[in-house]
Amino acid sequence: MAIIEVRHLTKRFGPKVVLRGLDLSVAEGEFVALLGPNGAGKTTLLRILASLSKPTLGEVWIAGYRLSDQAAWVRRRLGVVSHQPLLYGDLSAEENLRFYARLYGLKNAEARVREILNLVGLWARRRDLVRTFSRGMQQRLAIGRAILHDPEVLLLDEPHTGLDQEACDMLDHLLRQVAALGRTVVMTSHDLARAADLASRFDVLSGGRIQASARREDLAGDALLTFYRQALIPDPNVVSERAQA
Ligand SMILES: Nc1ncnc2c1ncn2[C@@H]1O[C@H](COP(=O)(O)OP(=O)(O)OP(=O)(O)O)[C@@H](O)[C@H]1O
Repeated sequence: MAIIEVRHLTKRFGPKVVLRGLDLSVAEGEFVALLGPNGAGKTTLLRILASLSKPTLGEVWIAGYRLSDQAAWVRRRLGVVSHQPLLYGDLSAEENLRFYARLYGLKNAEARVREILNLVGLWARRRDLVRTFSRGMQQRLAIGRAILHDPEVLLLDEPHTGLDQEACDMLDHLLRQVAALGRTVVMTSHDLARAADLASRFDVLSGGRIQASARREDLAGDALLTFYRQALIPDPNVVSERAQA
């Protein structure tokens, strides 16, 4: 079985259907860029995978565990980076990681904290308070926090938002290192150029389903933009709202 398996996932918010019987299968070690227009449901899908939101219908398996009745097992296999970095500004980088290491009950906590600080390029700033960090440094530390317990899957919701060019480049370097460690990554993105540089696979979410999926090797040159545009379908919510008007 794939490391992430999603079958017939539906998510409604009141009358609004955001995900409509979505199927998704991600193999171990893939780096999936989840693309789609604003409001397509990318964050909703990621939140369901992260067990932060419950599906209306459908099932999700992660690393062989079923989310609906084995959520605690699923959480141990996941790292999640959302819009909130989940860091304490009044603690140093090192103290933040130690705190999470205790929360995860890691045995080799000190060695792991050291390893992560080096990986995310913050060893020299380890004793500085997180509130003095730039947004890019905070984002790298947030990723360090998310992978501290060595999860098999890393979920990232628009990790480049609000970062300048240099911070984006440093983030990409870190994400490539994480991927090179064999981790499976699912990242939502609006930035096709960045996604094209990083991901091994591109999935387009539109109309509540994955409309198209392509591997990096199948898209030559600037073919990603054409692939993306062709995969979009009109938002069924907007269509039905117009029909009612
Ligand atoms: N808790 C909620 N209650 C009601 N509606 C919601 C809720 N969460 C999301 N939605 C709606 O679901 C739809 C999908 O939202 P979502 O944030 O998943 O889209 P997205 O693809 O991540 O968009 P963006 O690219 O703008 O971040 C939107 O119309 C949004 O308003």
